[in-house]
Amino acid sequence: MTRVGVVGAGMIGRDHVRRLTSVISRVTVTAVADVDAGAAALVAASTGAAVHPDGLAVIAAADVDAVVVCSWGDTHEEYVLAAIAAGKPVFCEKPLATSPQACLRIVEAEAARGTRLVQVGYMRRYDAAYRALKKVLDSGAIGAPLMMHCAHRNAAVPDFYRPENIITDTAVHEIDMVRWMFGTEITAVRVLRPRASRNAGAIPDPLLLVLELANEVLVDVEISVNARYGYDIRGEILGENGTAALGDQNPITVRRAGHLTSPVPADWRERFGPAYDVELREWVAGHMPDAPGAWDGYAASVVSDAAVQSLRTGERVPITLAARPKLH
Ligand SMILES: NC(=O)c1ccc[n+]([C@@H]2O[C@H](COP(=O)([O-])OP(=O)(O)OC[C@H]3O[C@@H](n4cnc5c(N)ncnc54)[C@H](O)[C@@H]3O)[C@@H](O)[C@H]2O)c1
Ligand SMILES: O[C@H]1[C@H](O)[C@@H](O)[C@H](O)[C@@H](O)[C@H]1O
Repeated sequence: MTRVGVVGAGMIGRDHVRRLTSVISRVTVTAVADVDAGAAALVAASTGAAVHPDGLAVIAAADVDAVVVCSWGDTHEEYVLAAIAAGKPVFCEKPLATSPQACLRIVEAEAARGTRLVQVGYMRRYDAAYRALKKVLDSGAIGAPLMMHCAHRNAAVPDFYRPENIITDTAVHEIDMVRWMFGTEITAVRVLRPRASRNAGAIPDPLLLVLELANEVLVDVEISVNARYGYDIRGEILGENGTAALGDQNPITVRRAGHLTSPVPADWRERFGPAYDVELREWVAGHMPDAPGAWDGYAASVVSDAAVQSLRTGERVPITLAARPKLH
């Protein structure tokens, strides 16, 4: 039985607690902390977990074997470093931390400890459709990849969203996915601004990211965070001999009165629910070879930072990563 402590019991924290306790076997949630006492109390009531005064107390608790961090991004570094210092595996929701420097401190702390302890919540690596796409790509069936076209549309986003959040909270998923899909690093990024949507208020929405990869593949990513009609995730790879695209995720289509209709997911919980299940199941089972680790969290942060810079200047920004420690 793995005894898990949870730091941050908001929307995704509670969703992960539900899957740890009702979807995944041999896990118990024994400790929780949230700066919002009501949120922690909800988890305590549903699991019997002890409420601790803060995240550090959860990590230090004797009945906690592993830690799940789902608090706000700017608190992640402190908790992930504390978990590494305690030698406890830690699953940290994205982003790993809010600056490349902070992510690098985590990479270095883990390397100094000499064991892989960190997994970052980039759940697309666990999604059946993305995994199937990668399998086709790796099989060589469509030939050498040349380009990938992606779209990431949210129906709406929370009020706290500023222009940079479109990159650091939303596009960061494609940034990680692309590194994993092609098994190579992103070497430069440019962010273009099309005509702004009137649904978007003060933020520049949509955006178009152009990612250059070390293998010369080009990836374009449309990010729309006020698409209104639903949550829509797309991806298509153009290879020398064919194309492969994420399939339609719909369980049903209806033909009626001269029309063909199918539902669009409302949000990421509906679209990626099964992927989160696999992600946490594999985390509990032990670190998998291509699980997103601290290095991936760092690399995604460097690319996000460069994209935010490009969003401000309109310039193409080249990307340089630190030396990769042997452990990673
Ligand atoms: N992988 C995904 O698809 C995905 C989806 C949603 C959210 N997230 C990430 O998960 C994290 C949480 O997002 P959310 O949507 O659940 O936000 P949320 O605001 O609903 O929940 C965050 C919770 O953390 C608590 N908190 C903040 N600081 C804390 C601290 N220092 N100690 C303890 N608790 C603290 C807040 O009180 C809140 O209850 C973010 O990093 C977000 O980017 C990832
Ligand atoms: O925090 C959420 C989450 O990461 C979703 O997967 C993403 O689509 C949203 O844009 C973001 O706001």
